[in-house]
Amino acid sequence: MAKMIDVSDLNIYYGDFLAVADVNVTIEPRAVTALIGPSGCGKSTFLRTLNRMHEVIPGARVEGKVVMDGQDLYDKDVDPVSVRQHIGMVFQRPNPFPTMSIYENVAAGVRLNAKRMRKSDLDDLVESSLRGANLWNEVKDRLDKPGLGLSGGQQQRLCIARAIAIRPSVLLMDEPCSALDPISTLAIEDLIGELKSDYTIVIVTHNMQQAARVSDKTGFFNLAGVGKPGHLVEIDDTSTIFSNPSQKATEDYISGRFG
Ligand SMILES: Nc1ncnc2c1ncn2[C@@H]1O[C@H](COP(=O)(O)OP(=O)(O)OP(=O)(O)O)[C@@H](O)[C@H]1O
Repeated sequence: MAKMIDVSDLNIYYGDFLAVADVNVTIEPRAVTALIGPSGCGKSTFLRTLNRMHEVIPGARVEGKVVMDGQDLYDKDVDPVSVRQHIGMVFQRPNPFPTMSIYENVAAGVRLNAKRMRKSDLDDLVESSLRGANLWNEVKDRLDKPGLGLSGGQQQRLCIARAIAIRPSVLLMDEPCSALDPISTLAIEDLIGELKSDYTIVIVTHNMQQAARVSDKTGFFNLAGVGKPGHLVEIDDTSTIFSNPSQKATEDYISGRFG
């Protein structure tokens, strides 16, 4: 299920503005890759190029390749909607569909993809997705209640359940804990640790302790100056990045000397 992603010579633009330049990286399957770096260096922008969410912004475009399973996701005959089915995303703020019940939130992705399913199969899928997101026990008696009635941490796990219900290969997470309290953050971090046996996970985080706790690989993005494009300085095993990075800029950042 989990897939490797190969990015080569990727330049990412907003109109004429080159926001991120020349990214070359291989994202390993069944592992958590954390992206860290100072504000504005393009972590979120890069993340959104991996499932073609970047181009929903008018004028936004990329040059280069993002290859999964031998297929360049930017080939002209590739449908971006199907890319997003294979590469799911969880955002900074939990965003359950406001008018839907807990059950309907999890089922929504399958319904949007117009897959017809027997009710009993859908029930099983909702249950397994909620179990996968470590939320089942907390919500199994109130599946018909609004998703918005859950706590922030539960809502974020509901969004993870919604994302995994469509059986993606890759999960992208853009600061998934930044709106959560420490207990909910720990719950999500534990969940990330469990999910990585089935998924390729890429997480943007501002929290370096979190990157150190949850990830196998860490990539450091930086910015040469205001108005300059962000770039990937280095990516390596998380333990190496935090103990013995090869670039001085990385060492300065992780030791808090800037950023
Ligand atoms: N919708 C947009 N239109 C134009 N420029 C944008 C847009 N979104 C981001 N940018 C620019 O792209 C660059 C990278 O921004 P991005 O949000 O990806 O950085 P980041 O590293 O994720 O920052 P942060 O850690 O603060 O979230 C910045 O210069 C930002 O101003």
